[in-house]
Amino acid sequence: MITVNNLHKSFDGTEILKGISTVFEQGKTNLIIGQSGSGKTVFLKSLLGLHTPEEGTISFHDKIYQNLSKAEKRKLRVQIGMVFQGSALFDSMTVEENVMFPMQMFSQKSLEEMRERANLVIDRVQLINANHKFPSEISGGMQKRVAIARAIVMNPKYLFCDEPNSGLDPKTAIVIDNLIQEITQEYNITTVINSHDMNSVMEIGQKIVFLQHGLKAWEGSNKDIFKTDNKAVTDFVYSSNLMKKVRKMYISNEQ
Ligand SMILES: Nc1ncnc2c1ncn2[C@@H]1O[C@H](COP(=O)(O)OP(=O)(O)OP(=O)(O)O)[C@@H](O)[C@H]1O
Repeated sequence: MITVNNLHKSFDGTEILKGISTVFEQGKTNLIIGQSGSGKTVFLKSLLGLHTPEEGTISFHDKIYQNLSKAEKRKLRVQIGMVFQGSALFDSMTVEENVMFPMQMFSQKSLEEMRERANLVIDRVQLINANHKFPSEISGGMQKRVAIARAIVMNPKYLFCDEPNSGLDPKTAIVIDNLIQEITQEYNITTVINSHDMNSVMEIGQKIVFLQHGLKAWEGSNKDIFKTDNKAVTDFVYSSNLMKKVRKMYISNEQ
């Protein structure tokens, strides 16, 4: 679980995050959504410790990040997996080498143990016959699977995903979403996903935090989002005619 309390972050005197409080629950896919410029990336980077907030706290299982020693922060860092936008694989490394990389950096395992663990997670994300291929030799969807395998290879407690669907076709995007949700539940991870994708919101948004102008304007689940009359949310999520129809159908089915 990650608890955020009254988070403020400014750049050059301009306040970007204006006092955000929320809880990201363990074993759930937590989504951060909002219009471009609403502060999603700054928020995610603050959770990752890449930005230092001026005010407020971020707690990982009740331990306030700002109060941790350097050694404790390093330990926590190893418990965090990250899936970057565009996968961010090492082009000169094979799939297996990419997945082994975090263990080479942060573990004392032997080469054999690392290879065994890498292959376990490669199998888990259903990457077939790809171990010795380079990122340029596999599809975008497979690259995402490699990125997910690399993010979970250290058995993280927390998983952060920045736009995990960007650049994928709608069908592959859903497969990747479902994979992230399955892994989150299976390993009881606290997963936080920065997303633009309305399909993801509807499919895997077990907890959704909607940001607007650096404030939390709404939070709830993918079921609640159909019913809310919060204008900021409905303007954003139901901006297209298709989404308006989906909402209407959902509400009429519920009645
Ligand atoms: N390092 C920085 N220095 C100064 N301003 C920044 C910095 N990072 C972000 N900002 C500003 O913070 C605001 C929010 O940016 P952020 O990238 O968090 O938006 P976002 O919601 O992730 O948008 P998008 O969906 O387009 O990625 C923007 O006005 C941006 O210019």
